[in-house]
Amino acid sequence: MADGGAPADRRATDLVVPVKELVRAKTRLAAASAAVAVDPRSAHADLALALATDTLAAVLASSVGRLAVVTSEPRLTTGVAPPGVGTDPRVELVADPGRGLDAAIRAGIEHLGRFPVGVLLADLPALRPEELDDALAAARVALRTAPAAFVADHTGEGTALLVAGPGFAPRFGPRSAAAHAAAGAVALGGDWPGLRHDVDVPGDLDEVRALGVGPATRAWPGLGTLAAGCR
Ligand SMILES: Nc1nc2c(ncn2[C@@H]2O[C@H](COP(=O)(O)OP(=O)(O)OP(=O)(O)O)[C@@H](O)[C@H]2O)c(=O)[nH]1
Ligand SMILES: C=C(OP(=O)(O)O)C(=O)O
Repeated sequence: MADGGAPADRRATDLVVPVKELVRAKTRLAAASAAVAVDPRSAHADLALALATDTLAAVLASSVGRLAVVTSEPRLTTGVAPPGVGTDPRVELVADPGRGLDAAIRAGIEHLGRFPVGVLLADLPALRPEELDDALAAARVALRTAPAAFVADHTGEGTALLVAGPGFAPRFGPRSAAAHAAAGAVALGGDWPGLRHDVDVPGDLDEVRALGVGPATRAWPGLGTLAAGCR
């Protein structure tokens, strides 16, 4: 049963996933990368890629419709990684306009050109496909009476998933959960720990490790060794 007890709507929802250029992404995780690697810059890019890889793998294992990956990251656009992104027919790469997160998201939404559309951030390595399916179904129910629905992150401040109807402008960034709620989006209350646990600071690595991360993040050398203590 979807959130709120309403019957589940399992029609495929299209999704936008923005992925920032890896060397510039996830700067708040720099302490975790610096602590574990001979080459911290490369370790940092590997961590950002691992988080995105596991997020995208979970998305591709869900019943999502089309998937617009908005990025200018060469390790994604040249098809080197992650597995599936270069070959899955649902994936469409969209060039990042280079004007920040909301501009990247708008480019993805315009590219897909139909509503409702979901936006999922690419730092959810403990995401489970069934959580995403449940949340998307709950959002479809919520959109019968609201312009958008969202899943707040584990801190309550950010937004892990937004599902928007036509005309609803995404407002990602600091305190985006409150911004989305103030614009009329409904907060979904489902029990989706993997969906809600984004990785922003080193301590988040410990928390997602406890939940169970995907294989790319599990293979990252720093996980479980030096993540603790570098908050
Ligand atoms: N395509 C694209 N994705 C972005 C951009 N900014 C953030 N993202 C993605 O949005 C998600 C959440 O990013 P944040 O953690 O808020 O931002 P960040 O800049 O990567 O991290 P910090 O430097 O630690 O703030 C990640 O999956 C990023 O890859 C952007 O300008 N373009
Ligand atoms: C940009 C956001 O993510 P984060 O919490 O990763 O900064 C957001 O939640 O709007």
